[in-house]
Amino acid sequence: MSTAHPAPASAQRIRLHELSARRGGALALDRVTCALPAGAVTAIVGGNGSGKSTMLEVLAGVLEPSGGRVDGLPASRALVVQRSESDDRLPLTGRQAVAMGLWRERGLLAPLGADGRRRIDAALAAVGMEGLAERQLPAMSGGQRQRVLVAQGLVQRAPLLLLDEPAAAADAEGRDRIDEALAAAAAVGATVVLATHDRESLARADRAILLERGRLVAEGAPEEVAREQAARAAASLAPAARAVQREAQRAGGPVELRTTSSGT
Ligand SMILES: Nc1ncnc2c1ncn2[C@@H]1O[C@H](COP(=O)(O)OP(=O)(O)OP(=O)(O)O)[C@@H](O)[C@H]1O
Repeated sequence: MSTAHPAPASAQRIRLHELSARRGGALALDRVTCALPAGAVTAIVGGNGSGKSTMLEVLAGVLEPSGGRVDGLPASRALVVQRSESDDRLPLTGRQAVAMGLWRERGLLAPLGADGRRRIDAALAAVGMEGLAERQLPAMSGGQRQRVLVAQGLVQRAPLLLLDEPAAAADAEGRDRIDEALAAAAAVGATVVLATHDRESLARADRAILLERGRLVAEGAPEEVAREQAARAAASLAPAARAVQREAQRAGGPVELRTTSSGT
């Protein structure tokens, strides 16, 4: 995107300074400091309960931070929640669900107009759901509903797009479509931040941050962050592996770990 007076790079970053947040009385995000560049996809990775959703919710403004601050947050932000957090039984078509993404911008009762319809069509097509636009959500598979949720986020064209495990229920093709759509949103200037457990999605991101028990423990290129995550996982498993080994020695022989197949 070219402008006559491009903003300095520093102004195009959202910056978190010592950001903390509590959940159920406990610290779920612990003094996180990092930058989220515009025009890029940033992946947040980390184990279950490491604080990924908490960070997204603070950035979306649905959870109050308990400390620190965020600079450069745009007023308009789109949050795509985990599918488990959304109501799958709503009697809405895919198109109607995506149209809900325009409510905040246009109001509940305003007619969509040709531009609104074009945006909805484009968002549905971006996630490969144009063929199921008129199907009701309860009649869709989990992965299809997931894609509709992502389309609802995309249609908003918000400068900050936050997604919580957007490909969790999607098949490989769905995940690829979602990743491509997120890259396209970043290519036109959005700051895209997604929490993910998916290694492919991590590899395709422009950069990544790794959370552990609410703290930022690595930040950088996706492959570096993936290596750090693997190293930390191996280190945390090592004591358990040594305990198994010790147990085997006490029992007087090697322990053979077997996997069982169904029906045997
Ligand atoms: N509603 C809640 N009430 C109390 N504690 C919560 C609540 N939601 C999350 N937590 C706790 O906050 C911490 C961070 O949770 P969060 O959902 O941010 O993790 P996450 O990294 O997104 O995990 P996952 O990969 O499982 O989605 C965890 O210790 C979790 O148990």
